[in-house]
Formats: sequence, C-alpha cells, structure tokens
Amino acid sequence: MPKLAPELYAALSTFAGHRRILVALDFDGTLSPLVDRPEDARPTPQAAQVFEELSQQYGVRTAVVSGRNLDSLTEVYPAPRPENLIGSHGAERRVPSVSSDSPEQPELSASQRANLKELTAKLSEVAQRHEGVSLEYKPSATVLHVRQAPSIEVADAAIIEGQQALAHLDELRLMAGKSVLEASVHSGNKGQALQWLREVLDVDALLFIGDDVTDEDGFRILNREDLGIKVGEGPTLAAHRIETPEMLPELLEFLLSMRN
Ligand SMILES: O=P(O)(O)OC[C@H]1O[C@H](O[C@H]2O[C@H](CO)[C@@H](O)[C@H](O)[C@H]2O)[C@H](O)[C@@H](O)[C@@H]1O
Repeated sequence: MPKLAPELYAALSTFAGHRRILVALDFDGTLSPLVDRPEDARPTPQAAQVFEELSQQYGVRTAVVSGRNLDSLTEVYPAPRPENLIGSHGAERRVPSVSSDSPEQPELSASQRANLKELTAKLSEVAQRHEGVSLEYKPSATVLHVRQAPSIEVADAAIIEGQQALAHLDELRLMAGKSVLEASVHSGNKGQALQWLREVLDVDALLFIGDDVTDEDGFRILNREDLGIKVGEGPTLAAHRIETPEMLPELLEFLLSMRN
C-alpha cells in the first residue's frame, strides 16, 4: 500500500490546526471503491469508522458531498454516517442544523419537469440499443451508465449517442463522469454546495476529497486555508493527491490523530 506523500502529511497538520473544520468527502471512487453496479457500492469499512470518529471531535463537522441522489446515497452508506449530506451534485441538501423548513431538494419548474421527461426518454432509447448500458434515475437528472458494456467501443458509442440525442435540448447540464453521462435539469454543482456548507456550518477551513470530473467544481472554490485532495489519476485543481480510495483510512486517521 503506497504511503501518503510527505507534503500531504504537512498540509494535513496545518489544516488540522484550524479551530473549526469541515471534512467533506465524495462517495463513489473516494469513500467507496468504484464497482460495476451503483447499488453494490459501499464505503470502505475502515474509512467509514474513522470518518465517524472524526465527526465526534470537538470543532469537526463532516459531510458527504455526492453526485448520487440522497435516497441512493443512504441506501449504499448505512448508518452511522455523517449527518450532513449533499446529493445530486448539490441539488439535494440534508443538513439538520439548518432550518427544517428549507426543502431537501428544490421543486422543479414545469419546464424542468418536461425537460427531465424528454431527456430520460432519449437516454432510454440509447440504453435499449446497447448491451450492458443502463439508466439511473434522480429527482433532477438521469444517468446513462456504460461500465458494464461488453467493450470500450460499445461504451463510447453509447456516450456519444447520448450526447447527440440531447444536443437539441436547452436548459440542460451534461456531465461526463467515470463511465457515465449524466443529464441534469439542475444547474447546481459541488462547489456551490461546499460554499453553502462553509457558511451554514460556520467553519474556518474545509477539506474536500474527490475523484471525478464533477469534484473539480469543489476544488475550484477552495481558499488558501482549505485543502483539496484528488483520488487517482487525471488533471485536477486539487493541490494534493492520493492514488486510491484504499489510502483514505490512513489519511483520515492521521487527521484524527492531529485533532486529538
Ligand atoms: O459524486 P459521487 O458520490 O462520486 O457520485 C458520482 C456518481 O457515482 C456513481 O457512479 C459511479 O460509481 C458507480 C459505482 O461504483 C460506478 O458503477 C459508475 O461507473 C461511476 O460513475 C453514481 O451511480 C452516479 O449517480 C453518481 O453521479
């Protein structure tokens, strides 16, 4: 198992020195290794345990900031889990300390509902044409999954056909992820959600760890006192990197030891 880079230990020590901190983690590819079927994903047990211990520390707030919708996230992440949950890339927000009369998810307008229905029908046609390609449904988005396609050619063809099928639709956010094409009628992103969490949880610094393209929205809003860590390869705005989700427990344990 590769060790954390020396400069990452140093950055974590500095970060841990802030009075009130938020530790925000992405789910798929970060807390959980990537798997073929979204419903089979689970957090690495050791990472989940240390994350829970961190949440008990004075001055530490924890959150999961996921592209999944909240129902799906809570199905694959059994309790105990952080009380603060962001789903659908920021469109759904469950933060108990914030007034309960604020909705977990904004109601869609009539035109958003119509768009969601149309884009779902288009993606459904694409999925039906290709073996191993399936759909995942969210309150404000539909996701085309190609990880189980029999070949890279089939996977690529399905993604390209999905993009072409939706090209004529307005007010749509298309997000490319790992073996997915997500079409959303909501414009929010993880960066906006993290900024909001920073304010409502009143923290001095935040740590965000993520692996996918949509996590770059989160890294983009980080300030000098914050810390961004990318999991795996690929271009990133994060200042630090770990190679795999399996390195997350050691990282969280070090942070926990610094807070103790
Ligand atoms: O922001 P995240 O919590 O990382 O969610 C991003 C997407 O994750 C899920 O898809 C990814 O993980 C699946 C299970 O490991 C994998 O099969 C798929 O190929 C990955 O893209 C989830 O299904 C999506 O809804 C999330 O948007």
